[in-house]
Amino acid sequence: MSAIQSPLSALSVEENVSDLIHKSRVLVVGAGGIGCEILKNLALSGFQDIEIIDLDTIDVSNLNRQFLFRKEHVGKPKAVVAGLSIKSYNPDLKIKTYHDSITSQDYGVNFFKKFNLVLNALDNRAARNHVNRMCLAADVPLIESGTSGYSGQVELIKKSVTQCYECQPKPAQKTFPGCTIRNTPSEPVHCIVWAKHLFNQLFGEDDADQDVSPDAEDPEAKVEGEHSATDSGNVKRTSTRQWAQDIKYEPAQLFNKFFKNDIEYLLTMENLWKTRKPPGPLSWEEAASHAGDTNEDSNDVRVTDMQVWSVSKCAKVFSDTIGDLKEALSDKSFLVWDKDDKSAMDFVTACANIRAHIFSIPTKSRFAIKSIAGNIIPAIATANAIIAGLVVLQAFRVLVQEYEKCPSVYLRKKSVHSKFLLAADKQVTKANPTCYVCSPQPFVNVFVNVETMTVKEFETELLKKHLNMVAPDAVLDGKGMVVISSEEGETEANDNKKLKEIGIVDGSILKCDDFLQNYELTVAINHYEAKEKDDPLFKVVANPEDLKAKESQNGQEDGSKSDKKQNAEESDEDDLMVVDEQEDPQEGSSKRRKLNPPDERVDEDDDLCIVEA
Ligand SMILES: Nc1ncnc2c1ncn2[C@@H]1O[C@H](COP(=O)(O)OP(=O)(O)OP(=O)(O)O)[C@@H](O)[C@H]1O
Ligand SMILES: [Zn+2]
Repeated sequence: MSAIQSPLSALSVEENVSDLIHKSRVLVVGAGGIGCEILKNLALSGFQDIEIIDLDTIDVSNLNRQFLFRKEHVGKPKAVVAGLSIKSYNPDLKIKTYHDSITSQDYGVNFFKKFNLVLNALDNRAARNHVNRMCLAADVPLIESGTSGYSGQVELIKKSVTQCYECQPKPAQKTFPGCTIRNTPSEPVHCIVWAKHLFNQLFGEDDADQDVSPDAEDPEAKVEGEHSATDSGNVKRTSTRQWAQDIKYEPAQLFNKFFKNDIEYLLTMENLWKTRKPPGPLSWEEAASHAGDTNEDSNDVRVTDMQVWSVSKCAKVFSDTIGDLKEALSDKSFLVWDKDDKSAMDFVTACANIRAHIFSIPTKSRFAIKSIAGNIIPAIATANAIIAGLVVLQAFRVLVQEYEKCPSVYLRKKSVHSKFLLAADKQVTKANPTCYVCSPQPFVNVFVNVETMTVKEFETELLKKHLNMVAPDAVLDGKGMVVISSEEGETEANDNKKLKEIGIVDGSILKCDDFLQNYELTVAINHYEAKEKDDPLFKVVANPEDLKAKESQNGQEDGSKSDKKQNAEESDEDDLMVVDEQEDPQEGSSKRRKLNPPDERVDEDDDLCIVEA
């Protein structure tokens, strides 16, 4: 077979690669936006043995970009339909599909070992972390990819050659201080977060961190020399749900509590309003007959979605959706908020806008609120296609074990003359020697309050949610005592005990492991007491050097970066180069050059790798 010329001219598929393509078995994890593109590329470039796993079914909103699916497939499993669609390109394709989560215990290390290559096309960190660990354990190369709007990235992960997905800590999701949400919102997003919390208080799973009532503990509200108003404040703090049930979710009463009484209580916290505009309490009667209404009773969802609802429309929607949600709750113990559930989304739109009106914050359309509430960054089909193309080009190199030729590649939005810019690291990034996942002896320092944290919290919040273990076991070093077991019921008696009560104290060492992930981690316990109200429940520090860096950083003036960080940023940029380029239709030439620093890039078109959108 003659060489296949790749879209990016640097790479051509030679005879031996094409042979390997035919023989290799590939696993694609996720059949969404990027997954569909990857699957099409695999099928068309000659791969013959493909397995696909996806836990989801096809939603109508997927059809605009997940082109392996059609209208008649809505509701069917993505993996199955994607498999059937690519088989139509090539009936000789051997396809196996799984409508399941890759984190299920059914897909252990032996499952992963069957593959020559794993390609991730996921949309969440937890699943990515898990596949990362499984591929390290099975020593199978993994190509990780993702897009966010116009940006994207492709990264090879190969044990002992490159860094792993968890080598560098990822930034935490943006959160807002509780006092801002409960007492002093100043932006629409604060009202939207509050409205989602209100949904959960009334209909969702109980979560003490999502209280919506005024927070009398707010340090800003305290008058000097006065003790906190803990008892008198926090109106109906503990039993919002119970109270709502007692009054049979009567809309006017609920409305008056959240939008009138609680706001009146906030006004008594005078310190808060010395430099801010005070909120204006709103009663049910006032809202229902609020002036300034327009004719909004359109049934066309395109109209109601883009309109900014008036106060009286919000009050009506509040009342209607409470009825619907109450009914939905009748045969369940709680509801889960979902942006695509009409009543849940309408409820949040109405409540967020009423609160915004009360605090003189601009109100927003349902469409705008949905994208903020659902953390939606629009998916760009072209970005997915570019990234999926790069994934398969990297796959060719991986098959011939040219790992060193697979540095990470980035897609960025270029604003002036072209839509996209491709750049790559100069070389593959080596593993972080203190990574708590891929280093030879994974180790982590954990800072927890051993007097207040329970064993169950340690297991759920720290080992599972933060350190991403699926079914952890933990043994107290030195004593050999099993404190957490993945065997059901074996250590249940420990669940509600504080760490200290079972001998986990400052200086203790826990040997934790996850059998499924074939992952062992030594955890050093440090006793830590949160000082500020918004301090985290615990801290995890993989590299003891990070602690030193923080200490010296504390000595610096506010806002200054540590030298270490600045150097890192500079050298990051230095490491960037243009991957390759196609002919610019205007320039008609093809060059390969090092990329200039970001600020200089904008006007230098001939330095860019342009991909037509
Ligand atoms: N643990 C998992 N196991 C298997 N598949 C997963 C897992 N987690 C996520 N996925 C799948 O990864 C895919 C990611 O695709 P994508 O980012 O396009 O998301 P989407 O859900 O299709 O679209 P959107 O979120 O924009 O509505 C989804 O199809 C999702 O079902
Ligand atoms: Zn690592």
